[in-house]
Amino acid sequence: MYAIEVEKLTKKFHGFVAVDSISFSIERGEIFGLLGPNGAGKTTTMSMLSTMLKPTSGRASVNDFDILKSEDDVRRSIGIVFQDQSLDEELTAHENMDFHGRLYRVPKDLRQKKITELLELVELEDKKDNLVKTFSGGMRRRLEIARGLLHEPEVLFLDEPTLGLDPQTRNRLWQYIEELNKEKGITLILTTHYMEEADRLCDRVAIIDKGKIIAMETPENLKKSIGGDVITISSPENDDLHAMIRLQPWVNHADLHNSSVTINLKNAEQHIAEIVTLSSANKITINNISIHKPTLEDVFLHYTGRTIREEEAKTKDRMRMMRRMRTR
Ligand SMILES: Nc1ncnc2c1ncn2[C@@H]1O[C@H](COP(=O)(O)OP(=O)(O)OP(=O)(O)O)[C@@H](O)[C@H]1O
Repeated sequence: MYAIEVEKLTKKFHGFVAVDSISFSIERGEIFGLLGPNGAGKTTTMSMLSTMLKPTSGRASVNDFDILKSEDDVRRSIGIVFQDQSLDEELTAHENMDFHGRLYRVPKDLRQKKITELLELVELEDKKDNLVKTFSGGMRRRLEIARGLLHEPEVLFLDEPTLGLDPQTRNRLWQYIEELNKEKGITLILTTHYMEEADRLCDRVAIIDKGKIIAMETPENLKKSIGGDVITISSPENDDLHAMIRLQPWVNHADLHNSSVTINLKNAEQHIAEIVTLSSANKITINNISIHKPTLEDVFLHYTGRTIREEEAKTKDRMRMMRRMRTR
């Protein structure tokens, strides 16, 4: 039985197609990731599935409830942790939890028990009487996740759960997410533009670009699908380098993007010396050269010819952090 079923779901904003006829199903207990660059349509998809936004066309069900016909049932059966935090700054962690529990009519006894259990899970029990405005970004995210679980949802939606967090806090949050999934069997659907996050957490990943799903598989199979090794070279003469490399018979695929050339090939080690010799003979300077096994970034590049714009992501992180600082 599926936790989520989506069929040709589409969202247009004044004629602009933000989500373009996507279809997928998520098994109960699965961690499913929507991976893509900014503006790919991830949040719009999550907003439709959580009934915050009406689709233009297509259909979807969550926990067997139709998102258009049974909005209230869908909402009761899901937890949501979205990008822009919605905690009340002037309340304590406990008060924020309690307020949410009342909203969802969780009976008092159960509510107190669950609040303690969940605050312990996210290691905030000793901070329960502190005002949220004194919390760090990581603490807020953990509290939001605990709050999203208070009414015991079967499916939890996490929109960019670790955006703007430092690597250590991000790692800890990944552990919470994994524990939640294993211990409580909760189905998780998350969006991210962090490759590492999708790779580490997700049972399956849908790579989404310009509103369309361009690949959907386990991270392992996605990486296997492009096969071989990847060599990345940066050079001031990238165009010439790309033109030269792509003609070599041992090259499966070569992409020119931003400041580097990425080559997909078999047995990369055997061709490094040849690349250096060829470059030198053609007066092409090599600033940097590296070999690695394919990552999800390479998968995205393979299917779209572009990288997921990490720089853009970083800019967005900074904007969010600034906004968060302003609202404190
Ligand atoms: N309310 C809206 N009105 C008009 N356009 C919108 C609206 N919401 C989203 N869009 C556009 O739809 C596209 C998809 O946006 P969406 O937020 O779903 O992307 P995303 O993949 O979640 O990226 P991000 O990480 O930046 O949120 C973008 O081009 C965005 O500008």
